[in-house]
Amino acid sequence: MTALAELDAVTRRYGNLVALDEVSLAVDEGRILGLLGPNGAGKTTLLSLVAGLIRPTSGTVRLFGRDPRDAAARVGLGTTPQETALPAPLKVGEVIDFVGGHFPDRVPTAELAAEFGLEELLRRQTGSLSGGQRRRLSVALAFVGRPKLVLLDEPTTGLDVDGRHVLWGAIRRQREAGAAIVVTSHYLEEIEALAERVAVVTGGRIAADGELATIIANAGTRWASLTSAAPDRVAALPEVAGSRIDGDHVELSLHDADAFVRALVASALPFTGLQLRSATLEEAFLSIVKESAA
Ligand SMILES: Nc1ncnc2c1ncn2[C@@H]1O[C@H](COP(=O)(O)OP(=O)(O)OP(=O)(O)O)[C@@H](O)[C@H]1O
Repeated sequence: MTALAELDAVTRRYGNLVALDEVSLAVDEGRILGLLGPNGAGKTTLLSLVAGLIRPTSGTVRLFGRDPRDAAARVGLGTTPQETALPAPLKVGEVIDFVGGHFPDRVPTAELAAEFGLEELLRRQTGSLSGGQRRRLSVALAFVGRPKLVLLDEPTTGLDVDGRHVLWGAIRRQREAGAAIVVTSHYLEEIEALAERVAVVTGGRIAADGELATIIANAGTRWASLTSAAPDRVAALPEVAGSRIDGDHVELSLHDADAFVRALVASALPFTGLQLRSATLEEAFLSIVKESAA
């Protein structure tokens, strides 16, 4: 697979502060990469390097095989403008036309507006838009030039549930049309819904990088809940890592779910309503962050 963007041993300092520390990462064609990390982990710094807004202190950044500070390299790149940079007196349709005018092959305004639920707003001045509407316009603008790679930094922060789902639908369709997307979000369910690959950044380093399913599976923990007349004895079975007992209801975290089920059946303890579930991305994320801090 060809890497659209590549960081090789990239360090970025702000004065004495090391925001990124020897980070290597490749962004592949036509996929959605979710970039996760606690506040201040270095996600925006990483995206700014790929977008050519800042230079690495050391290491190399490549965008479509070139230096991202070279304007020609950025033709195939879509980014969301800072919302404060939207010119307030211009109408939504005019802003889309203005930004689209910078690209050789652009999505027609009406088509882009329909895709991002902006049809009713085309004649409104951007200064009069609500925060959520402004956010939708910003994300739409990232796609106006039919980019091969799009960087979305917290695209749905502040959006209501409906607005979030409109954007998720649009982002997925853009990916199906061939765009690769890097998205950061503090909404773990957003990354779980959109991303195929996940990279976790903590303290300026990549703490985990892999397929979404693998990242979750590697978190290891699985969960069981059941009802039993002998809750304490169930909680003392092998493979139980932790338990919460409420009357006859038992919630368990497990090392090995299959071995636990075998032990439960072999124990002949009474139980009903056994349910097993995997870790969520949120649980996997918290355990990766905790481990990397340790
Ligand atoms: N222009 C700057 N000058 C000085 N320090 C900066 C600058 N930009 C970022 N930093 C610092 O670099 C570190 C990484 O910041 P960055 O914005 O990349 O993190 P982030 O993962 O995007 O965080 P968040 O989730 O809070 O948006 C932080 O400690 C931040 O304070």
